[in-house]
Amino acid sequence: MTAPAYKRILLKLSGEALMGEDSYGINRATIDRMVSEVAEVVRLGVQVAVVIGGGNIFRGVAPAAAGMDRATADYMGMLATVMNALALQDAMRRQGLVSRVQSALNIEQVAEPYIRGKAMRYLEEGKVVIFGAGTGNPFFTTDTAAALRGMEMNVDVVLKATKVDGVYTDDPKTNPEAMRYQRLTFDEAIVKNLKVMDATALTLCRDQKMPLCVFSIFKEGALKRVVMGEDEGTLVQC
Ligand SMILES: Nc1ncnc2c1ncn2[C@@H]1O[C@H](COP(=O)(O)OP(=O)(O)O)[C@@H](O)[C@H]1O
Ligand SMILES: O=c1ccn([C@@H]2O[C@H](COP(=O)(O)OP(=O)(O)O)[C@@H](O)[C@H]2O)c(=O)[nH]1
Repeated sequence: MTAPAYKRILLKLSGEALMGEDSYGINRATIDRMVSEVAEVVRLGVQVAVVIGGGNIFRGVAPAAAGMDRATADYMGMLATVMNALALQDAMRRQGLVSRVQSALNIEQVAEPYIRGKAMRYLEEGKVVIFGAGTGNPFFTTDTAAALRGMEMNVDVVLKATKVDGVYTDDPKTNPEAMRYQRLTFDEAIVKNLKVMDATALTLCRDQKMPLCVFSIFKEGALKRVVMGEDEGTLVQC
């Protein structure tokens, strides 16, 4: 059997993807399916860190937050990601995966604080580390948290699991003619404003030469194929 292409990965799971077919919140079947995909790559011996979004519950820039102070709304969004982190940890527990949640905001009764060394240790022990509360700062996104934590954890690649199966020439939801890129450079993604990840996250990955793979969370077995280095999604590199 061939070895995985990556030893340590940072997986960004979109909060919105957790909704599945629902219009809000966490869909049990969807979260269970995502966890079984993660379990598959953990069984391959890959060390997995996860950054989870919060868009299924609250987003600082959503209409529900209209008129609110932006920073306050963003803190609410970060708390939403902590809820998702706990739900994800519980779903992992049900499937026999050992994980730890670390939060960028101090809520010590709920989750341990983010401590880099401890997180690294957990990864070495084969535990999945779930990072909640994004970067801990308003005006950022969980995509940026994924780039940041990915670099701190010295991962081999940041994987963005999202609703589309890669980066397209245009938004595939609104333009049916859009074509998927197999590979792309960060500069192309930024200059062409391809919007699959925010510019802060893309720039951070580019500056630190951290490869990024965008793939669909809804495609069965996609995570494993990405980890095995097969042609899946879009690989963005320098
Ligand atoms: N060039 C593009 N290629 C792929 N997706 C794009 C592009 N431009 C816009 N999108 C949209 O970006 C969305 C994924 O980004 P985002 O909303 O940040 O997802 P997430 O909630 O997973 O963080 C997709 O649903 C897609 O419709
Ligand atoms: O470092 C961060 C990460 C997230 N957020 C807030 O948390 C919300 C949920 O995160 P995100 O939109 O990235 O989740 P996803 O799109 O993955 O569901 C965002 O809208 C922001 O309001 C923030 O303020 N700082």
